[in-house]
Amino acid sequence: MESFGTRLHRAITERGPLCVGIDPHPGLLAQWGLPDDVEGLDRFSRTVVEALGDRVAVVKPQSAFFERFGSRGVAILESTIRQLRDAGSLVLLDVKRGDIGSTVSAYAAAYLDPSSPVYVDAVTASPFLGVGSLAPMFELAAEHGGGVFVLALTSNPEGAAVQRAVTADGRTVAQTVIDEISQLNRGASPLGSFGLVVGATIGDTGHDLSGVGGPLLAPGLGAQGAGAADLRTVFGSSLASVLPSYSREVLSAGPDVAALRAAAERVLVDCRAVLPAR
Ligand SMILES: O=c1ccn([C@@H]2O[C@H](COP(=O)(O)O)[C@@H](O)[C@H]2O)c(=O)[nH]1
Repeated sequence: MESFGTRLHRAITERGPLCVGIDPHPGLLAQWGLPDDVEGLDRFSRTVVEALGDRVAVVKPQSAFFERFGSRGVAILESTIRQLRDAGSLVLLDVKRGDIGSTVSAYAAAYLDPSSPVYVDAVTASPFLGVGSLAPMFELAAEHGGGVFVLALTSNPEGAAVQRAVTADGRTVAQTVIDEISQLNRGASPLGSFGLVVGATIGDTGHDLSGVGGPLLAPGLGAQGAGAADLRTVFGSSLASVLPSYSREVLSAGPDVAALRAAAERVLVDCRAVLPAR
């Protein structure tokens, strides 16, 4: 079975280095002329799939916006995941899970076991209970060709106080996460299956990302204020591993399908101008 890293590398080569989020904010639903209910959620998600599912490398549904409608919202998330898979994009579910290991096993079964209704290509995970507590996710991902993106240096200003705190051995908390994920990717080629989330908003923090060997998901572009040029400052010599991620910047061009495609194309051109050719 092909690893997630191999599949992601191919998707980026064929479609370009871009992840677009499906974040149906109430304000976006209103802007698109849709009701703030499950019907609006369904129409919003179907439109994004129609516009981008056959051309963007990775689509990242934000689970929170589906969960807020309860079981009917989760049913739409399931259907959106199926539609994205049929359209050919990789699905990264932004769900930021983390817990003690025995519970992480259940999260792993939910998202990374192909028999689950919410099975996806990759998930985001929180290392606050220790990177080691996420081992069941890493194991199931490796078994079934899935991926896990672990939060390291997030795009929000509040993250720094925790993530840049210095541990007993002198490394920051974030650097310990970076180093543990680097170990997991050792020997993987062309790309490891275990990624990190590093916000495009954070500037030059001095963290060493050079040995990660996996994808570096970069949210914070567009609506949160970072631009493609900021990727140079944040990622330096690790730019070749960056997967830029945009949600509102692209979604606010909808509901017109052609306009959504043009917005995705525009941000992809911006990113290609900064990232090395892949
Ligand atoms: O550090 C992080 C981690 C995750 N996110 C998520 O990405 C999108 C960003 O949406 P925009 O509309 O492009 O701002 C959203 O789903 C966040 O939950 C992040 O922003 N920063």
